[in-house]
Amino acid sequence: MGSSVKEGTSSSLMTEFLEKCGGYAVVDGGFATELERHGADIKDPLWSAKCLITSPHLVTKVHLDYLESGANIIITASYQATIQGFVSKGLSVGEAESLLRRSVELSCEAREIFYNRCNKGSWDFDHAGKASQRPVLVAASVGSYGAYLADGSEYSGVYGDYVSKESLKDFHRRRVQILAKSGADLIAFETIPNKLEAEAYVDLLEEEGIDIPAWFSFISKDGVTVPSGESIIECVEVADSCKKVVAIGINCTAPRYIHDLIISLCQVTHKPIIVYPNSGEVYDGLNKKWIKSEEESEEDFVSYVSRWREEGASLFGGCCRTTPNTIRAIAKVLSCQSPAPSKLKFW
Ligand SMILES: C[S+](C)CC[C@H](N)C(=O)O
Ligand SMILES: N[C@@H](CCS)C(=O)O
Ligand SMILES: [Zn+2]
Repeated sequence: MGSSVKEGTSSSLMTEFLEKCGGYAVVDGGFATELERHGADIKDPLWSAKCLITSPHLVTKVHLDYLESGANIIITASYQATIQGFVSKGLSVGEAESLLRRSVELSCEAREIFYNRCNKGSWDFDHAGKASQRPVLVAASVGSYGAYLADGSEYSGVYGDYVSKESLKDFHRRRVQILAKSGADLIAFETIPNKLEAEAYVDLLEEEGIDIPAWFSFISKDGVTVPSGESIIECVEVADSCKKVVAIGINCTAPRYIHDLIISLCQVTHKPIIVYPNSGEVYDGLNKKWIKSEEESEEDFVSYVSRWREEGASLFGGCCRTTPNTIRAIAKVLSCQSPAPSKLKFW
């Protein structure tokens, strides 16, 4: 897609993209945990962003694996890549900014490699059976301030009284400016754990004149609220108020909560809904370990996908501990479901 997508307005980017994809799109899966599955040691304050320094080839490989599995959107390795985090590792501000740009370049290069492979024979087929190049967007990840804290604060959403909307804006400003000019198609504000951070992102998009669109994706531990305890509905209202936001959704949340969350989201937004849950395992932020869930398996996750689509979601992927196999299975379930169910909306 690349530059052709950017010619439209923010709101048409997602509409046109979903139309080209056949009404729904497949997002990639867990990125950091996939790097880890391939042997990367990310038990570090930079988490997955450490690989931008130590193993960029692995970053490209994971992007390619997801593209080969059917992804229409790949999310960059910048989730925990912050200027503040790189500087505390001894890098200069200039080096930190280059690494942010590099995260987007690596995704764009993977897309290029994938397209070249497609041109050598492996074409996708659209719903009319016509050979076509699969639309692929690069989404520049922005993890929350809680991600930078590197202790699993995404799952508490509590930053303390000393963190204000203005300090959050100051924390994120330069990274958002850089990612917006990096060649990414859109910005993915991911794993948002409270309303204040959503408000800070909306202000930044407006005040900084960010000229690529964004999605806002919240986290929930109970299907009703974000980790701070605020209702998901209040948070989605904040995202919905911003014209630059072209999709709203939920990520890094147990699959069993997604159905009810989609119903809540539909009450407050007509924007496309994106869901990319985690495997249902629980994160131990202090030891940076995942604790197995008795309650959910990969089969359960994939069996939910049709219901999520019927309820009105139109972008589907996975977050932590999901793999290319999960994404391949999601793509397969969705491709068996055409045409789109009547509840699916285009905006
Ligand atoms: C969504 S959590 C699994 C991300 C990792 C966390 N910020 C950490 O550094 O431990
Ligand atoms: N895009 C990030 C989200 C972490 S919650 C990743 O998959 O690593
Ligand atoms: Zn996650």
